[in-house]
Amino acid sequence: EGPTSQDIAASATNTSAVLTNGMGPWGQRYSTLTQVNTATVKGLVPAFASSLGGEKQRGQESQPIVYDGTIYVTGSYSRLFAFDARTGEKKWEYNARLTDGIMPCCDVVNRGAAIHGDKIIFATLDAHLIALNRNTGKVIWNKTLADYQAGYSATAAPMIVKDMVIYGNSGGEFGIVGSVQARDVNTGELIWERPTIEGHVGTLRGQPNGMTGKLNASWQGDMWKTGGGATWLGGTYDPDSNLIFMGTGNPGPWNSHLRPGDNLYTSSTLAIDADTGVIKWHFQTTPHDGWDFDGVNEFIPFDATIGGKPMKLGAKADRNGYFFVLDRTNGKFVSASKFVMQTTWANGFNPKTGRPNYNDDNRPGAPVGAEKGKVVFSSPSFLGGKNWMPMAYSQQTGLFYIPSNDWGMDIWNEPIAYKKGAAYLGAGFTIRPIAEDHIGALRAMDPTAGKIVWEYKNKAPLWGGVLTTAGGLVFTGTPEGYLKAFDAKTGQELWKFQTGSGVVGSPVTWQQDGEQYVAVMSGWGGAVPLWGGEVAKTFKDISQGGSLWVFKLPKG
Ligand SMILES: O=C(O)c1cc(C(=O)O)c2c(n1)C(=O)C(=O)c1cc(C(=O)O)[nH]c1-2
Ligand SMILES: [Ca+2]
Repeated sequence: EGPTSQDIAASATNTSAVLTNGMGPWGQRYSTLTQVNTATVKGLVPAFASSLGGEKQRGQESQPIVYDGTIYVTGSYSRLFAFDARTGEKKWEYNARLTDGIMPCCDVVNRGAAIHGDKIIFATLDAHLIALNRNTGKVIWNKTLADYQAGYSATAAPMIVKDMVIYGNSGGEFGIVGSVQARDVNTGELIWERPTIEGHVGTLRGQPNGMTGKLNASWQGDMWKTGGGATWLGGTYDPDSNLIFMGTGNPGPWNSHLRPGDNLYTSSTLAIDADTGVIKWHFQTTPHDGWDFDGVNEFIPFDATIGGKPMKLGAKADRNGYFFVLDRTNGKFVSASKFVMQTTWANGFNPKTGRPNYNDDNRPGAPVGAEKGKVVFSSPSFLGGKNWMPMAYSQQTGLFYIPSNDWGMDIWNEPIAYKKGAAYLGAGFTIRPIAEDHIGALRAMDPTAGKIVWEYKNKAPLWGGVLTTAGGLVFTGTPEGYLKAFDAKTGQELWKFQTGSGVVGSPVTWQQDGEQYVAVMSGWGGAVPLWGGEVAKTFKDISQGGSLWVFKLPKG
């Protein structure tokens, strides 16, 4: 009983449910529903709001899952809630009751759950993966993903592929080793594990380790042993090619002078065979990352014609400020287009090699003895041209809608040595604005031309996901508390609603009893208030919160 792996693989066109993070395995966040459209959206009103309650109100980055009359959302501090999708009444709540020792880098967030059969599955900040009965909230299985005392944690939504739960890890700021695990959805037992740092072998299914050549050729000495590359955002999946696309995070430590080389496979996109865990191709967006450009960002498959040729493509708006288009069948570079005001660290990408044209002066300098190295001003800031918040792709307009930010940072390097469970940066930073009127900018990107078609500027940094619909709309939230709707073609703001706290969740839409619903989590938090420096000071008055808001058009 409940959705099967086949239902989930086909869920992008299922308008009566939201079965995956990203609204379909490709993660396009596109709905074919049209009842709420450019003409009717001004009438959108709340159907209900449901509170997550308690004192644990921090960043609410969850994307709702909707199935058979129930909305499932995760909350800050590793909680999961089931609400009635018609009334908003709480059906049950699960609280993972974390120990004090957890070490998330960037607020106590969670980005959502995965549904399969009778189960609803989510990961916790102490690096556990837990399957609950979706009707009762009772634990079916509970597995340890990794050792939280070594700095591992978990914030991403799991993904279901062929009766497996695919899950990454968090902890790139603590010298952990990134990896992707595939577990049996019914038992939680490990099927394969693919580490993301060259030199680590993992547990692949019926295969040698999948590495070629010298195991850790892109690292020197023992640095690969604590190399980072966390897969902290989870992935997308292409059922046709059976490839899982995973972004990998920053290398450890941030101080790049301690780890000469490209540091594979950090700050990359990996295509992993879902049956075996073998890496089929990789594309590194920031080789030898020295700015925490942490290229974990989602890779979204789409099909388009380029130069007269129909192509199977994928796109990624990277924290480093470039929007990448790759051939998703083989990882070949197609284009990289700047989507932010400034990229001081590189002047574009070489079309032949797909490597950045580095501006060497913009790499923070090596420490001299115990002294910090040369301070540089780099843009984007380490929080990125775009951070974790997912973009959306409209099959109607052919545009990607990118929640981006324009900001820079002073950054410098310091000496550092690895110590289990301690921050492993060897860098310091202060984030600064670079524009008078905005930090956030929702940008519509034409992926074939590499051009921005429209932009909407927002005073505070944008930190929530995007939804687009065949009603010609784009939805996203703001830290100022609004859920907003824009015309997908022009960027004109058509509707907004104040939710009472900052919106850093990802909106979804579905149809129920003949009516189109839109839902989003409200609750300010995430990395910006913690690490935003000067920028965060200007938004210190935003109230905390923890509510699910659900909207529809009035009846009749
Ligand atoms: O390297 C990592 O393992 C890792 C994990 C996470 C996370 O799990 O949330 C973030 C980051 N890095 C990070 O660099 C970052 O800017 C960030 C922002 C957020 C957030 O939820 O607002 N998480 C994370
Ligand atoms: Ca990171």
